Amino acid sequence: MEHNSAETLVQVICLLSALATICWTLMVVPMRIVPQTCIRFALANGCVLVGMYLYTYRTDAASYLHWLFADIIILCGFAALRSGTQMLDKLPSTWRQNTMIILSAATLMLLVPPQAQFAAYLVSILSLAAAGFFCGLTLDCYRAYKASPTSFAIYSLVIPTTVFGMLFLLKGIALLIQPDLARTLAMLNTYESKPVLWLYILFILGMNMLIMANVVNNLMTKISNLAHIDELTGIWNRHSLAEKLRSTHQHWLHSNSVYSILLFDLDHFKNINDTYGHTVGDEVLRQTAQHIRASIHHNDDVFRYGGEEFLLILPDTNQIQALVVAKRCCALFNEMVVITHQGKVHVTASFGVATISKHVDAENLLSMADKAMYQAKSSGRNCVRAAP
Ligand SMILES: Nc1nc2c(ncn2[C@@H]2O[C@H](COP(=O)(O)OP(=O)(O)OP(=O)(O)O)[C@@H](O)[C@H]2O)c(=O)[nH]1
Repeated sequence: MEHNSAETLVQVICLLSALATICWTLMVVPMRIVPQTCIRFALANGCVLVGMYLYTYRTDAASYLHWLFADIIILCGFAALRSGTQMLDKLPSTWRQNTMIILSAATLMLLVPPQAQFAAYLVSILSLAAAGFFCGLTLDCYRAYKASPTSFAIYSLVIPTTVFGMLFLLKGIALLIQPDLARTLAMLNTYESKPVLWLYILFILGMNMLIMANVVNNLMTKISNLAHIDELTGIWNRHSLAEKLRSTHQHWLHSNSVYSILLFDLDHFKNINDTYGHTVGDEVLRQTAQHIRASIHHNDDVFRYGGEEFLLILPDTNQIQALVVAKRCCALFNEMVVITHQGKVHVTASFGVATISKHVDAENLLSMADKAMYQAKSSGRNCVRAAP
């Protein structure tokens, strides 16, 4: 190392990557928090640590270990970072693209001897490959954000990945055009390289913090889903029904915009369980929920109310409109065939509709819909009845 302060900064980078590797590893064992994802983030930091450590041993002599291997291991770290993010945000893996970037970089690096004399060229290849990873990461985060627009954590990653992608790109191009910049941009042991080293420190700190925010956000969503989503059918559960009904009722009180609820119960469901078994019964419930969810308006919500009972909340919907929805759903059951491992199963349902009006509270509305639904049952099932 030529200058002590540059050496200290490289040591800080190594220390930060080591700490981050330990933290992410602790998330895998013993905490087991999204382990497949966290192991990739641990690997990403570990690779940066090894790469940076090898950089510190660079001398004027040619060394494949301290140049080529160190650079490739850092690129593998970026690939692991991208793969972890894709896994966390449930995006398709781009391992082929990642492998292509690494192999192309390695091939280009092999064209010159691995030594300081060719630092501008070697670091330029490394930077352009890194830019490829960060541009890909930006696209991944943007896609994840589009799929879940309320997730601020994902969006917050788009900005730093874009910035780092651009910086790596500019560095790569600058070194190709102006090899004289190597002392500042490519050699990490010179006084002139200090700003670049500070940027690396910011990069490691910033990326780890934002990814941690993303993981925490992901966990919070999972916990919230466990509390609000019915495990069997994947639709809202009764707990979230209470919350949604309360907020819809408040909206009605403030805006006077009427809402309706639609309660339906599968007909003779016990026969399905008795004939085909509970597994088929569960499959019927699952597919029923999916069909109904796919057929309703985006403003409406469907909840599992009880065993084979479901409830729809229809905001801004009067009784006439609610009856139309109920009849459409009833017809959907008549057309619907549930395909199970025991063969095709046909199921119908009985519907009760209730619409909010003055002097009716949310509790009363539920019992009105319940009564209307039982009227539908006693009228022969597979039909719709509205509360008066
Ligand atoms: N497979 C399965 N069955 C369930 C679940 N929850 C409730 N059930 C069954 O649903 C059946 C409901 O039966 P009943 O209340 O007699 O009603 P039904 O047979 O649908 O008859 P009607 O409602 O009068 O048309 C029972 O056999 C419950 O065991 C579930 O999560 N999975």
